[in-house]
Amino acid sequence: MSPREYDESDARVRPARSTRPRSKDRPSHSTAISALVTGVDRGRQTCVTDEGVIITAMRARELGPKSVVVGDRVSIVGDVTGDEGSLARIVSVNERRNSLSRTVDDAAQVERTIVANVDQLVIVVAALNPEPRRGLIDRFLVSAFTEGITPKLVVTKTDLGVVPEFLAEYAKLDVEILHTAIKSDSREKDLEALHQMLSGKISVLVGHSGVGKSTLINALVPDADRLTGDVNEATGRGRHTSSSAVALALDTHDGWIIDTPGIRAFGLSHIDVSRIVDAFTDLSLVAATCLSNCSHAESSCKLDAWAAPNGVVDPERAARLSSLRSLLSVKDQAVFVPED
Ligand SMILES: Nc1nc2c(ncn2[C@@H]2O[C@H](COP(=O)(O)OP(=O)(O)OP(=O)(O)O)[C@@H](O)[C@H]2O)c(=O)[nH]1
Ligand SMILES: [Zn+2]
Repeated sequence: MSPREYDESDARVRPARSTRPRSKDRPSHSTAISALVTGVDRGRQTCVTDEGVIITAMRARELGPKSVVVGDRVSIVGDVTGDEGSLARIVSVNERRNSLSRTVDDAAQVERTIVANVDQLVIVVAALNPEPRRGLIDRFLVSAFTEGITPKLVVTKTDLGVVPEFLAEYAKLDVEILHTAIKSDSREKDLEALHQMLSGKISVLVGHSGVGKSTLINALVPDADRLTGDVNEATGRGRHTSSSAVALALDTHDGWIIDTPGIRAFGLSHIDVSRIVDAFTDLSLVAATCLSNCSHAESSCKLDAWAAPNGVVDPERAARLSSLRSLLSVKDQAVFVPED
């Protein structure tokens, strides 16, 4: 294309109504610094540089309608001192390697991205009170596998009762499962195991209200001060009313946990079966030999032959396949239930 040819950037230049410089004449921001967005609240982004400087920034006009969410890597210019009252500008947002969204309306037509660039989706369920539900876990797993995010399962309150057997089946999908009882003698040991799971990673924690997510976060990030059911009863203070995500640095400074209050499931505008199968090398190799439109639930599916080589059922493979099919049968459209 010749440089004189009309292109999209010409189309974006506004009519010359003011003396504002045209977008292509703006400085190139060669002095911009890179930072991680850790919080978004009423038009202000909290950003942390690689050196640990905390900067409050607003979106620069040139970003246009592009959203900025927790987990985004951004370039910022202006007052980047991080001094009290200072305000910098976000001039660009790096391409996201993955993202999680929530549905905005009941018809689940509109999705809003709430977090980006995460390594792990940590699904928190309680052994008891509230009882874990397969449907919710499956939905979270589908979100994770679809986005190429590694899912993990943390079972809390194991001091209260026996862990339901079905949870162990998720190991068949290579999901690491950790049992914890932070309110018991095993606290120290459990926290160490959690640290190991979270170290060096950006992890999003999700779970139904009351599973003990805030208790976990407060134990991992001592100054996090997340409201727990305990505090609530003691002080009469309300629960979190905000549903915006926030990233908290682990006390060991080698990872981030992102709390997503008010989010019980992520949006799935549609379930991409192939992306889920692709998360498992062995299964995707077999699935590649299926008919091109195979839903992997039909009788001609090659995965059945794989699970029963020469007609003899391989219990390990059969269990893995059945777990996979359970995910593939999760209905399109996620539920988003705001917490009260
Ligand atoms: N016995 C026992 N109780 C726990 C454990 N972890 C958390 N709890 C209790 O469970 C209740 C709920 O814990 P929270 O941390 O507030 O739960 P949450 O998931 O953050 O709930 P929301 O704030 O509603 O999202 C509190 O009374 C905690 O003390 C545990 O390992 N064992
Ligand atoms: Zn198939």
